[in-house]
Amino acid sequence: MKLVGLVGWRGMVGSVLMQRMQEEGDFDHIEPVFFTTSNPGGAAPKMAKNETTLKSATDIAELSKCEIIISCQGGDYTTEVFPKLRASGWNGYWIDAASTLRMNDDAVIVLDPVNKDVIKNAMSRGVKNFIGGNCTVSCMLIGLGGLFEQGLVEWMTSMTYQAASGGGAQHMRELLTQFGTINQSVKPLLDDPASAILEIDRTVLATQHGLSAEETKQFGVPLAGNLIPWIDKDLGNGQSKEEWKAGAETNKILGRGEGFGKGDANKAIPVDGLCVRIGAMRCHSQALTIKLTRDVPLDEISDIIASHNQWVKVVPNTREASMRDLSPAAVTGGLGIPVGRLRKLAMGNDYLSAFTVGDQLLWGAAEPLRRMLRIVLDK
Ligand SMILES: NC(=O)C1=CN([C@@H]2O[C@H](COP(=O)(O)OP(=O)(O)OC[C@H]3O[C@@H](n4cnc5c(N)ncnc54)[C@H](OP(=O)(O)O)[C@@H]3O)[C@@H](O)[C@H]2O)C=CC1
Ligand SMILES: N[C@@H](CC(=O)OP(=O)(O)O)C(=O)O
Repeated sequence: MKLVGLVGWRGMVGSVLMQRMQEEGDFDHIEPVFFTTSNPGGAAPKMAKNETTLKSATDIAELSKCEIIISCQGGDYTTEVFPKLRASGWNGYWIDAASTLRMNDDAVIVLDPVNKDVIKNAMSRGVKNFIGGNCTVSCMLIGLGGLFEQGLVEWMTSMTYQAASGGGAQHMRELLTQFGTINQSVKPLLDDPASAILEIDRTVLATQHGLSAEETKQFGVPLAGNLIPWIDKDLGNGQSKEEWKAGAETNKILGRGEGFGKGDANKAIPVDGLCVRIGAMRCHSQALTIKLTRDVPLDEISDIIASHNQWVKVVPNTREASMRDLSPAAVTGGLGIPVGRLRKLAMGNDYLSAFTVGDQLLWGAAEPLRRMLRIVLDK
């Protein structure tokens, strides 16, 4: 059995990965070695077989023994350890959730229901670095992969509604703390049916403005009862890094664009929009406007989207179905990616709207890595 190093297994993404690996019986096919940055020598989790103590995640010699390493430890860890590991001559498979290596020429962004051919071609060329994509991009492509596959997307805008979990566990806690503080501030008024709603509203606003530095440490501003129209770094050209990833990563996953293919059929598809943080827990949602390359009837579009993979589900464009099936609360914890609000827009029959929701810790982070492990094991 192949020795597989697991780094970052107890973090938020790593825990979801461990859960999925257990559900799918992946541990039956590997000899796991658990690494840690904080507790070398400690007890490995129950999935351990022969190696029952935690190894240091910065011990290049220990890491080098593994044929495959999966890291959910974060970008700083990858930046520090990966170059040293490769410089030591290690030639194993590196599978990583962090964005650090994604756009490198010797790395492939993995999302096998969408780009299995890109992955397989790269493996046959000897590529060994396989990186999970940005959560918003991965969830969007599982939902709309059929339209891209059929060459129906001329360009697309994505307006996102991204959950707190995208920032990490501390961000989720902070959101809930803020909700709690706000609720407490108006509890007596809420308990009194005769209280004035504008008084409640004023108190909520004052509480939001008065949140302590500790209560806004992660987001910098209130998120509860609010939104933040900027995610990730400022690229200095008016675009956030999260927005840049939409175009750059979508095209790299599809194997399109400069450096990835030649000729018109492979030219990059413009994908751009605004990324917004909202007070959801762990599902990213996005409203999409798609300029189709041709006018295709809506029923055909639904069929193309629905038949692309087993996880996408087209939600009828009705009020009832949209409210029931097309929300973070409906989707959290599952691998299903609903796509709804499909309709032709007033701009013309080649303009399509869509709304999709995905669990950003499953398809957005852990699942593509887990599936990549199986692809390597099955090769
Ligand atoms: N959050 C997200 O939505 C996404 C994250 N990613 C990437 O995944 C990587 C990891 O993200 P995420 O899982 O959110 O990070 P976490 O902060 O949850 O975990 C990272 C590491 O922190 C250490 N740690 C310290 N204290 C604790 C604690 N109390 N509980 C658990 N772990 C703790 C662990 O390392 P140790 O055991 O060595 O101490 C753990 O592996 C990042 O690179 C991120 O870019 C990718 C896609 C989405
Ligand atoms: N930036 C994403 C989460 C994330 O980790 O993205 P990436 O893997 O591209 O750094 C968010 O905040 O929602």
